[in-house]
Amino acid sequence: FRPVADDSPLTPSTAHRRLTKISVIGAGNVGMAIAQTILTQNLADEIALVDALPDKLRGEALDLQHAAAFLPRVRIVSGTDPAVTKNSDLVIVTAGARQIPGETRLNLLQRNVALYRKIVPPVAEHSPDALLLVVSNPVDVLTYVAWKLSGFPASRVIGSGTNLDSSRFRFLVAEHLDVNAQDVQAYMVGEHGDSSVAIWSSISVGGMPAFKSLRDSHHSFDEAALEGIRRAVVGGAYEVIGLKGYTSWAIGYSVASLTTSLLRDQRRVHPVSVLASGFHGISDGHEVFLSLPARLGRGGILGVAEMDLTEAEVVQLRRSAKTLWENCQLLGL
Ligand SMILES: O=C1N[C@](c2ccsc2)(c2cccc(Nc3ccc(F)cc3)n2)CC(O)=C1Sc1ccccc1Cl
Repeated sequence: FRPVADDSPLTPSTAHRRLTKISVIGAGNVGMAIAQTILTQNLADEIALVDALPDKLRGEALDLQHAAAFLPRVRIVSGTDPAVTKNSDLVIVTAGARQIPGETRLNLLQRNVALYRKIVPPVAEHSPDALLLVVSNPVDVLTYVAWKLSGFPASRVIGSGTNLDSSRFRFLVAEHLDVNAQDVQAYMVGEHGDSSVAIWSSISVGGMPAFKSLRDSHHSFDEAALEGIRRAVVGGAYEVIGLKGYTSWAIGYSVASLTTSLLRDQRRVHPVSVLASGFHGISDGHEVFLSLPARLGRGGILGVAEMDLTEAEVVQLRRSAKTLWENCQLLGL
C-alpha cells in the first residue's frame, strides 16, 4: 500500500486512543471459552494469555490467531511469564488446579491458593489500575485471596460468583414461562454453587412479580415448582460435568457479559462476588466475598443492592458468610 500524496502522520493526541487490553490467566477450557467470546464480541484491542504449560499456551494463541481472517483485528500475545499482562484494563483469572476426583474442596482450595500466590502479585504489579475478575473455584474464597494478594481496593476485585447460577436460573424460569430469558429478572445470591440462595421475590417478568406473573400464565408455579427450578440449577451443573467432564460455554458467555458491563461502563446490575461485610447483617469484621446484585462499570463495583430478603434468605446468607469466613481464616492471608 502506498500513502496518498498529502499524507501526514497522526498527531500524538489522536494516535494514542486508549486501547483496551484484557488478560486471561489460564488457557484451559474456561479460559479459552472466555478468550474466544471476547474476540467474537470485539471486547478488546489486545488479549494476553498466560498459562504454566508453554506448548498448550502457544497452540491456543496460534489457533486463535489463525481465526484472524474471520474476526476484528486483535493483537494476541501469550507467555508463561505474567509480564505479558502489562497495562491490562481487565485481568480474568481462570487458573485453577483441576479438582482430582474424590479430592476435598479444602484440598483443592489449598492447591489453588498456592497457584494464586504465584500469579496475583506479579499481575497486580504489572497492571496496578486493572480490574480483577476471578473465575476459578471455589470462586468466593479465591476472590478474597486475589483481593488480599493484589492489594487492590475491593471495588476492583470481582468474582464471577452466582452470575452463572443466576443465568441458569433465568433460563429455567424462562423455559417454564415460554418467555425470553433476557426478559426474566431473577437472582441467586450468596455462595456460588451448591449453596446459592434463590431469591424468589426477585423474579419478575414483564414488570409482574414472580408469583403473580407465573400464576397468570396459567402455569402452576407453587413452592414445589420453584424449589424444583433451584435444584435444577445445581443439577444442571452436575449434569454437564457428568456428560462432557467440564463446563465452558455458559461460563464463557457469562464472563463476557460481565466484561462488557465493566469495560463498556454499562452500569448493568449482575450478581457477582463482592466484599459483603456490612450487608444483611454480615459483620463488618468478617471480610467475606459472596454474591449480591452489583452495579458494574469501568471503576468495578460501583454499588451493591440492598435487597429486601426474607428472614430465611438472610439466615442462609449469614450461614454462607460464616462458612466462607472460616475457610478464609484457615488461609492465614
Ligand atoms: O457448572 C459448573 N461446573 C463446575 C465444574 C467445572 C469443571 S469441573 C466442575 C462444577 C460443577 C458441579 C459441581 C462443582 N463443584 C465444585 C465446587 C467447588 C470447587 F472448588 C470445584 C467444583 N463444580 C464448576 C462450577 O462452579 C459450576 S457452576 C455450579 C456448580 C455447582 C452448583 C451450581 C452451579 Cl451454577
